[in-house]
Amino acid sequence: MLNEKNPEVLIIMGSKSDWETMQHCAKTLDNLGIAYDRAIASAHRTPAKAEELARTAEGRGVKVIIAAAGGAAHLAGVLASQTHLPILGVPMKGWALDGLDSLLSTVQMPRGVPVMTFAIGKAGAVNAAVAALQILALSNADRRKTLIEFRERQTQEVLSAKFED
Ligand SMILES: Nc1c(C(=O)O)ncn1[C@@H]1O[C@H](COP(=O)(O)O)[C@@H](O)[C@H]1O
Repeated sequence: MLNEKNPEVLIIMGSKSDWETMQHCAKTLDNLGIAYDRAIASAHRTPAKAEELARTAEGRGVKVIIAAAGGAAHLAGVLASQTHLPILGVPMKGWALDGLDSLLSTVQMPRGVPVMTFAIGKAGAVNAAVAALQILALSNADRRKTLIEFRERQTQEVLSAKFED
């Protein structure tokens, strides 16, 4: 749920236009019962705000930052340079190269400053939320239960899928 005061996860998007994709991340966090906050900040357009969000996140109790950007997607890497929290990068499909540009500029970090990078677009947005749960589950038994139940539900959904015709 959106919780600006006590978020465990912070979703940072390079632009409001990324929300169309990242709402799927937020919905997944909702379904998993994880409190999150969201913000728009750009390494290019609002570098001071991006830096401030990254620097203050840990002090606010945030444990995982999910960064979404498209095109010259430098946001996740710049955030990673400013915090010790894990950064999960979601490349946006963008407008020109089907998101390959976003993927490469998110994933190709220099050694020592990782960005854990996900699939382009909606699948990556959802998986970043599930990965955030996996990180939280390492130190929390309730989260681990939620994770196992989520995976079990998913398995049952696939096993019980039927064709309409
Ligand atoms: N890649 C970045 C960064 C950044 O990396 O800091 N800031 C904005 N953007 C991206 O530009 C795209 C187009 O943005 P607009 O729709 O606002 O023109 C978005 O996908 C955004 O993430």
